[in-house]
Amino acid sequence: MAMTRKKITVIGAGFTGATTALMLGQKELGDVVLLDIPQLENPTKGKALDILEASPVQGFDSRMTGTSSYEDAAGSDIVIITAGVARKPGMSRDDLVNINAGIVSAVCENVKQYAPDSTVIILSNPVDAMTYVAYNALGFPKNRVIGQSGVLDTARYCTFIAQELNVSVEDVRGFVLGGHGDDMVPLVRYSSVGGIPIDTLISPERIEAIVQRTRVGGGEIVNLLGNGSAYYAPAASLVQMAEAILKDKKRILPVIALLEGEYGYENLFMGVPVILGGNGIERIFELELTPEEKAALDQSADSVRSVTSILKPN
Ligand SMILES: NC(=O)c1ccc[n+]([C@@H]2O[C@H](COP(=O)([O-])OP(=O)(O)OC[C@H]3O[C@@H](n4cnc5c(N)ncnc54)[C@H](O)[C@@H]3O)[C@@H](O)[C@H]2O)c1
Ligand SMILES: O=C(O)C[C@H](O)C(=O)O
Repeated sequence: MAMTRKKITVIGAGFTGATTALMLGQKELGDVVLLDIPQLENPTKGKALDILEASPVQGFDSRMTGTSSYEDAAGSDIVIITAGVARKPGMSRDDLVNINAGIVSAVCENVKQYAPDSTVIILSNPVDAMTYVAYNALGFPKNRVIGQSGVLDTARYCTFIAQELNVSVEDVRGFVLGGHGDDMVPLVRYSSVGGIPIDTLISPERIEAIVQRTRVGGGEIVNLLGNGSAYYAPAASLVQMAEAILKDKKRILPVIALLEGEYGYENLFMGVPVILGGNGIERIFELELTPEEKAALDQSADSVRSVTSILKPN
């Protein structure tokens, strides 16, 4: 029986978009359409062709198309939105809210028209608010509109834990909940290495330092790069989410989901652990939180609400 080839469109062919296209190809998750604005059509075609020409060397058979035409996105199984402006040193992600809201809603009008059955993953910042913008513009069911933050934030957290204990990153488990801002909530109580809770291995002071470094992990990279933000780990995070959906893996990952009562929040897009599979967000897990953890999550939710409220009609 012939297998149907999967199709993934990546909108925004900048640092994160192009890196995501390469990684999607390397994992042979499907054929990739890389799309940017008409003024950048040639560079976008050039990036796609360059990635395609890596495929004989690395031995992957994904097709790569560079374009500025949404017709090429027709029939996509997954659409990944990286279109927008990245912050520079001295800026917060929230400073991008107005400019990126316009870009994300315009992009989503096209996605709605050309890829109405797709599952959409949003990366553009401030990503909790941009997922809300996308949900409104797309009109898709909530299980098919998913924001990326928690996979990346958790990856940073797990990196720092592995470095602290000098153990394999493969044995570290953790969770970061909440908004993708400096008050995100790494859940120490749910973090372990090889099944051993980290608070039995690392001092409270060192744990606090790891938590704090995680919270400002995006800013650490922005300051080092000087002119843009992280893209390797963000791209890897997008690819893990796309793989979970395309292969119906039912991974348990923290992603930005629409909360309708979960954790006591109504009508709020924010990072929570979910089952990610063929139907997108298949279930939201409500973890039991201590009063301190819930207070920290409330503070993060307040930050998300305040940036999102800038966008809400009065
Ligand atoms: N959620 C996260 O964890 C996370 C991680 C990394 C980056 N980001 C965000 O992702 C976004 C992209 O980051 P980047 O480093 O790739 O930036 P970049 O500047 O390298 O690329 C952005 C691309 O979007 C394109 N674009 C702009 N408007 C468009 C439109 N209307 N249609 C199609 N394409 C359009 C630009 O031409 C550019 O090529 C930023 O907002 C950044 O803050 C979020
Ligand atoms: O920090 C940024 O502006 C980009 C991204 O959200 C990140 O966390 O790396």
